[in-house]
Amino acid sequence: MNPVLAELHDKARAVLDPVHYDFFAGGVGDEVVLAENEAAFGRLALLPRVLRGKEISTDFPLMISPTAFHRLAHPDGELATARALSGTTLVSSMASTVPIADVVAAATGPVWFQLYVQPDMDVTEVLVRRAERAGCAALVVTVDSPVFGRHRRDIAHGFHDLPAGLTAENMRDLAGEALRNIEMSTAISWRHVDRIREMTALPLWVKGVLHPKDAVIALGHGVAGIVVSNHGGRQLDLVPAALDALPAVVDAVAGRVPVVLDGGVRGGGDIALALALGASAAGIGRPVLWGLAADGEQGVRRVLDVLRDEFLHVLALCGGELTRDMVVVRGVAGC
Ligand SMILES: Cc1cc2nc3c(=O)[nH]c(=O)nc-3n(C[C@H](O)[C@H](O)[C@H](O)COP(=O)(O)O)c2cc1C
Ligand SMILES: O=C(O)C(=O)c1ccccc1
Repeated sequence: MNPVLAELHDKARAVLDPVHYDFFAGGVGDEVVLAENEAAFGRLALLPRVLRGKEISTDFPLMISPTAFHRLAHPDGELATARALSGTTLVSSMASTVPIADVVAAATGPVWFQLYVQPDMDVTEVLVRRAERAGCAALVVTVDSPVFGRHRRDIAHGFHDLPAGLTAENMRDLAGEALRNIEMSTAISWRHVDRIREMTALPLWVKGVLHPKDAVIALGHGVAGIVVSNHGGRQLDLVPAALDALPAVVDAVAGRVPVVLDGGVRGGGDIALALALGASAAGIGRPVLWGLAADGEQGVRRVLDVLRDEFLHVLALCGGELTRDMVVVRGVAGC
């Protein structure tokens, strides 16, 4: 792990209420997948190309994955995150503790809106309109959550509600109710994705695809992109590391839409490995929460700066290109 990220994580752990720290840090079940997401990067190595003699692009292929409840990490919450972007895309969670319009107004980079399809499609439509009106540039429908994950740390602490004074602000005044709970439902299907696509011109991504067949189905429903993700090890504790699921999805998609990878990205080298395996960009969840808890807007900015700097350095060392033939399994001779 990048040492600055490790330092910010340590500081976050020290300053956060242990209940809130565990909400952010924890995974589902035995937390096998939580650990695997990070470990998967350590099993791979890169074979750099040499003497390529070209300018290195300065594009930074990183986005901030949606995470709930930033005001549990810092009083400024999502406003601090949004102010720190300086060009990086923020996928703002439907479960933000600041209304999406205020997130976009504070943002120094593009903001996309993540949502869980609500079984009452009138509620879903109001959320889509809020995202449009706020100025979000895309919608990201999270598809890996037909039910809530069972997070043992939260259960042990009895943590299931936001403390007094904090609210999932986007859930206010929806279809006749002052405040709604976010619902998850096993009844959600591709038909709901179609409905959303019909109701808005915003590009529609799906997040939480692991099976290559689902990636192909998603293409048939007109998605603009796919996030390969296991929700940071917070949904099904039987799935592979997100990185290990990436190549098959990339092959199935065959360049038709961008594929983003999140889960376990903890350094610039991890971003490089994801790109070499065919991702267009990587996403980070927890590192942003650690930066936010440790030092608010400044902490998030440090996370983004250190990852940008490290990624561009790795890219230069690799000759400015990252392709799958450059990835080998560590500890195995290629013969
Ligand atoms: C505390 C926490 C809250 C999250 N909330 C959401 C959410 O509201 N919507 C969503 O699609 N994913 C959510 N995720 C999953 C992240 O978008 C992302 O997939 C994951 O954090 C990536 O793994 P990483 O934390 O190892 O970088 C959450 C993750 C965490 C850790
Ligand atoms: O904790 C999560 O992973 C998550 O996705 C979520 C969703 C809704 C409310 C709070 C958290």
